[in-house]
Amino acid sequence: IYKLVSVVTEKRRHSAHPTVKAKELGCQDAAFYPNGGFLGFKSIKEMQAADKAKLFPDFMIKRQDFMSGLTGRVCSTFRISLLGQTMYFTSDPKNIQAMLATQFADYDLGPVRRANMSQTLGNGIFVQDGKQWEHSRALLRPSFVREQISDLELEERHVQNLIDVLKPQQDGWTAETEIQTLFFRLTIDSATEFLFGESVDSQLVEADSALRTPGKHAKRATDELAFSKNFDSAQRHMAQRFRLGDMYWVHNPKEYKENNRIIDEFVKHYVNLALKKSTSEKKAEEGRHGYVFLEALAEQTRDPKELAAQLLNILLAGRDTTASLLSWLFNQLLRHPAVFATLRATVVETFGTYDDPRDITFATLKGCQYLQYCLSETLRLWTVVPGNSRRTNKPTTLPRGGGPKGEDPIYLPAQVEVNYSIHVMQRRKDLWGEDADEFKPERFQGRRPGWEYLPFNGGPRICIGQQFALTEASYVVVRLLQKFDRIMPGAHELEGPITSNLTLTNSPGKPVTLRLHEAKA
Ligand code: HEM
Repeated sequence: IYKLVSVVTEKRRHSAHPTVKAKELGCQDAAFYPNGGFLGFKSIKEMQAADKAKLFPDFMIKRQDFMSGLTGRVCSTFRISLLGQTMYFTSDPKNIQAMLATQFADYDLGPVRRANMSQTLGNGIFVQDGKQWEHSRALLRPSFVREQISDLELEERHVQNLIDVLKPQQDGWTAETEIQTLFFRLTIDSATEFLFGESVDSQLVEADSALRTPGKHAKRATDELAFSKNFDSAQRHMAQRFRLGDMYWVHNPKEYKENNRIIDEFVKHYVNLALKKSTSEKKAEEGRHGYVFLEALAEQTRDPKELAAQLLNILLAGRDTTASLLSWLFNQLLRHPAVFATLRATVVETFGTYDDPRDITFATLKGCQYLQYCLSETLRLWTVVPGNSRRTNKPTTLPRGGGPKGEDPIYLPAQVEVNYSIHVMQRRKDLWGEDADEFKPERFQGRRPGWEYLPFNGGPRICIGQQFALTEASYVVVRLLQKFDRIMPGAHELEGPITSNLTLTNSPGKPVTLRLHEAKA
């Protein structure tokens, strides 16, 4: 009883006298971003302009630089006012660590993110908190143990389909190709096989149409095309809703509703298939393919709504992220020929040639240091999830960023949104050195990054698919670099600044146009 009374009294004191509590804790508020204009409309315009120019990640850096100029120090945590809502921005590793790990219990994804995203994603892991999230995490975890995620035979089939499209001409070079488009097809093909037990085989549509047959892949591929288009569009709308903070609901166009309807139909089809399948059918099919995520999930829950939501959440995580990482890597290799040459030499030395490959396994891919440095450096400079947020679920603190020197803790009441940017943090010169903006894979040699490097998030909600993604990306790079020994940018690839196609995840703004030269056998 004593404990209960003291908790209640403390809670009341806390909410009734935030300034008293803040003083007790030695808190001071963070610097205020002054360019928001009336009710923050100018901020919204700034963000929309940055989105339109495909330079949103750059905009976040410029805004922080502006605050640093204003305060005369690295100002990595500040306050913003948006449509009457006060929110915070941070790129301080200590604050991010607090939200994701040391003060995890005080921060949620929150009701606004949930309401915003669940229209598309249903009640899946990317919108859940508390007990619901614990349930989902436990449900999904068995699918990501090492045996499940290192099915390289599955990956090889889809890489073969990719390489079939990359036909060299007489001079040994492929035609100019948008490799990003191909990477997105590759990852949806492998993800759907892993998830549904049946690939949508989007890479085979061209083969079908070349044969002028009513291709057996045509129906599935048309469905996939519609799904992909609508899924991309829905993510763009969700990102636009995020920019409006708590007023996200103002943006709800017809197109977004239609996107959600089509996505829903696509996923429902696979859920119904999995639910219909009897155990005996599944047994008979064993051997046709290996582990199937959806079937394993259907053993645990028969609720079609839950299955659809979990599936869609994993599809979002599995398709766009790995394809974006591969696209950014090739975007950088085109701009750094010396890195390409070292990476190719390393690949051939470690794993042999394309026709005579040796010992490509989960462990050897992970142990290939230069390859891992290249992926790590890509995820540092062009991280796939550049911006994210958390929301306080009770009065709490951020450990740093308050007061004139930015060294005091900041007091936050319940239901305050804190945006954080890994993109900004991973390019900070005070954390990464003066060459922070340069692509230098060797910087990871002997470096054990801490909270200043967080492409996969940290703490209890660390990315569940990290090893899956890195294995898949590593395998694709190895096979491609065994096959091709030179790389050349497309005619307009290097023009202008590098832009970002940022929705929930971030891929290059231009589709990475290149030509590849086939290695002699
Ligand atoms: C380069 C590839 C990837 C990157 C950079 C990445 C990054 C991230 C990040 C930053 C989060 C935290 C999101 C948040 O808390 O708001 C996350 C969560 C998650 N990721 Fe990944 N991811 C990648 C690939 C994958 C793949 C391939 C899968 C599964 C097939 C996956 C499954 C998940 C899941 C289920 C969560 C939610 C974890 C939770 O909330 O407990 N990810 N990922």
